[in-house]
Order: sequence, then structure tokens, then C-alpha cells
Amino acid sequence: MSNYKSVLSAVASLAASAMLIRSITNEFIPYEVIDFFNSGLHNLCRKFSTQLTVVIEEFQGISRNQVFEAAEAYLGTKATLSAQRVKASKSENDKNLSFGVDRGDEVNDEFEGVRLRWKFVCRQAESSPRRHHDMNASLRSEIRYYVVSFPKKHKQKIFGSYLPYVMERAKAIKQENAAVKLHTIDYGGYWKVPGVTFSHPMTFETLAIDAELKREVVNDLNRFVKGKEFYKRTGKAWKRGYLLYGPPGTGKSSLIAAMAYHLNYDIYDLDLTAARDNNELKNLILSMSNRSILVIEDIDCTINLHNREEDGEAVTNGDNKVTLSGLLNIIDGLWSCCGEERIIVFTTNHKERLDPALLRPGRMDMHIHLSYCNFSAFEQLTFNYHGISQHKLFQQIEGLLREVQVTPAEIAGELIKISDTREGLEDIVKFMHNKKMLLAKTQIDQNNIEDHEFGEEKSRDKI
Ligand SMILES: Nc1ncnc2c1ncn2[C@@H]1O[C@H](COP(=O)(O)OP(=O)(O)OP(=O)(O)O)[C@@H](O)[C@H]1O
Ligand SMILES: [Mg+2]
Repeated sequence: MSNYKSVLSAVASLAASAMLIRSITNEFIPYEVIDFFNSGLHNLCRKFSTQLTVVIEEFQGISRNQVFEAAEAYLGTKATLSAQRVKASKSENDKNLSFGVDRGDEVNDEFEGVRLRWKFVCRQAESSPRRHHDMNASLRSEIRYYVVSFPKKHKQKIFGSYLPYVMERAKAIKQENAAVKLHTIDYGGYWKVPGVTFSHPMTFETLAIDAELKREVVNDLNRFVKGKEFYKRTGKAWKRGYLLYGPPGTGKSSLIAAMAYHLNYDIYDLDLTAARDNNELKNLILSMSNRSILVIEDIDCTINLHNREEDGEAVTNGDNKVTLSGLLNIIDGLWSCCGEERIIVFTTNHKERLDPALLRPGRMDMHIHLSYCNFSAFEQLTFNYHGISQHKLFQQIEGLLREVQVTPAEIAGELIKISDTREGLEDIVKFMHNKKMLLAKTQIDQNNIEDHEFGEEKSRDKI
């Protein structure tokens, strides 16, 4: 017992002496000297450690450190796997929930066999005289940084491959989570900032076009986004042009929406009549962001695209001085030398009305014909609207679709009226029969008119 007491009193007196020494040193020994001893001890420990620790501070001067931002996004995806506490958040412009590491928490990661340990550190900013030289730190109430530790011998791999990988992954995570934005032109001739969240309901899953054509388009887009190396190797600008043509209501605008969602690219909807002249058009193109789709709808209507030779100085569309040569210069010149990962889409109901210069091979990489509804598109529509993929009337409808030209928009319009598909599909058959009869009648009328005119001509000849 006495032994126990003496041990206790020895510990107490040791602690008291330590406190005393500490307060004396704090009072009388300058900070610089304490720092010197502390860092000496620290350096000694570091020399013998096999681990290397990298500190990633939140700020770099007044701007945010991009490595810190990347770590924040990247670790969010890891946090749900190994952290004790996870932060969840979502802003209006995000599609999904984002997760983050909570203060003081640790996350494990592994890269090509190397184990890494991340920690998110937050501490109160000191207002001690020692920190006054650091104006930013003294203005902030909290200092935040990540530390990542890993075996020293893998330094090269971590700096050369892992950290760049974290940056790349973070970029992709942010892009995946950002909602698609639609940009239109304001009165001053600039893109409205910020764009509005694009919420068209169409995706490639719901788009009803020929199944083979759909596959072709999706594959083409996938090749394009993965083509960074290809475009670099071949010296081609990382751009792609699509011309969508076909009658009204066949899904041209719907296809653009599906493309934007598939790629997660913003849409820049360029109304050529809203741009005052070629110069304004140039500025608009220059101020677009990468990973975006420039859309020019109804190109045959918004600009007089004929008479290329004349349009150099001509006022082609009322007061609008945007010309075909201006547009072509942009596609060939500016468009191809600024920015990357960009898509341009033209739509028209009348491909035959476009100037051949616009259709020249190499100008628009892919011409996509959106046509009347075929059976594969019909099946997709009935599935979208009523969740059915089989029906006794399908065979009859398949036959009718070969004879009658109906647009997907018309079929969609009929399907939406139906409440009970068993009965309702009869109405669609009726609708197509009516169209067929109308078509036959117009054909007969047309023939009668032609016969009549021919008859009149003949009798004139006789006279
Ligand atoms: N291929 C399709 N798949 C699914 N729905 C379609 C399709 N085509 C048309 N629709 C329906 O019809 C509506 C109009 O289609 P959309 O605006 O895409 O046609 P468009 O070809 O752009 O016509 P326009 O030439 O008049 O601009 C869409 O909102 C959609 O509901
Ligand atoms: Mg359209």
C-alpha cells in the first residue's frame, strides 16, 4: 500500500514539475527557440520514419487549392466505404447526393498495391503574433487541410500517377454530378449566365427511333468522348458535327436532348436570328464552354443559306447580318481551333434546301435521317407510354406502318389519349386506317387534277 502511495506521489510531483517547466519555457523561452527544438525533434522522428506525409492545404494564397478541391470530391466516394462519419450534401445544380469526409476523420485508399491513409484536419486559426505574417490565415477562423500518408518508397508512384489520377477522377465525378444546363442568347448578344437547368424528359432509353440507328448514334458518341488520344494523334480538332434531318415530329429535338443527357454536356441553343452579325456569332462561339453541344435548329429557316457568293455583303435576313460564309468560317476556322470536346448539331426539315457547302463531307461528320415511325420505334413508344411489349394488334400495326407515314409525335399523341391499352390500340389502328384512306383520297384527287389539266392542254392543242 505504502509502495502504491509513493508511486502516486512520485507521478504527481513529476507532473507538477512538467507543468512548471512548461509554463517557465512558455513564459521565458521565445517561440522561435521552442519551435526550433520541436522541429528538431520532429525532423529526427521523420528521418527514421518509413512513411511520407503530404499536406494539402485548402488555400493557396487567396485562391482555393485545386488539389484540395479534387481530394474533397474524390474522397467523398471513398468516405462511404471506410470513414466513421460521412457528410452528405446536395446543391440545386447537383443531380445526386455528394458525400464527404467529416472533420478529423480518416479514409483508407489503395492505389496499384500501395496503401494510403487520408485524414481531414480542421483547426482553429491561431491569432498569435506568430501568424500575423499570414494575412489569409489570420482572416479565416479555421484552417482546413488534408494529409495523406503512404510508404516513402512509393513517392514516385504517388506523385507521378496517384495524385494526377485523383485530379482526373474528381473532374469526372464533378461532371457526372452536374445537371445539364441550357444556355440561350440574351438581348446583349451574350449567353445568359448562368444557364437554366435543362429538364427535357427525353433520354436514349425513351427515344423511339429505329433500334439500329439508335445503336449507331450512341456508339458514335461514345467513340467521340473516349477519343481524346485519337484526335491528338491524328491532329484533328476534338469536335464532331451532326446534321439531323427529317419531317416535323420525328424526334430531332428529342435526339438532341438524349445526346446532352448521355454525354452530360451543356446545350448552347443558338438562334441565328438573335445574333446581330458574324462578329457577334464569333464571340458567342468563343465564349462557350468545353464539353458542350452547340445547337442550330431549323437552319434552313433561320438564315438564307443560298447564294453563298452574294451573302458576303448582303443583308440576308432582315436586319440580321449573319451569313452563310460567316457560319462556315466558324465551323472550319474558329470552331476547329478553340476549345475541345464540342459537338455542333444542325437540324432541318428540308435537307435538300441546304447549300451543298454545308453538306460537304467533313463539314458535318454524321447525317442522321429521322424518319416516320417504323415498328421498332412504335414498340418503344407503346412501352414508354403503357409498359407493354406485346399485343395481338401489333402484327396488324406493323403492316400498317409500312403503308402509312405517321410520325412518332403523332403516335405519341394517340397513345397518350389511351387509358386501357387492350381497347385503346384499336383506336390507333383506326387512326392509321383513316390516315391511309386520306392518303389514298389525296392521291386520287391529285391524279384527277393532273388528268384534268392534261385534258385541257390537249383540247387547247386541238384548237
Ligand atoms: N422519336 C421519338 N421518340 C419519342 N418521342 C418522340 C419522338 N419523336 C417525336 N416524339 C414526341 O413528339 C414531340 C415532338 O418531337 P420533336 O420536337 O423531337 O420533333 P422534331 O423532329 O424536333 O420536330 P420539328 O421538326 O417540328 O422541330 C416530342 O416532345 C415527343 O413527345
Ligand atoms: Mg425540333
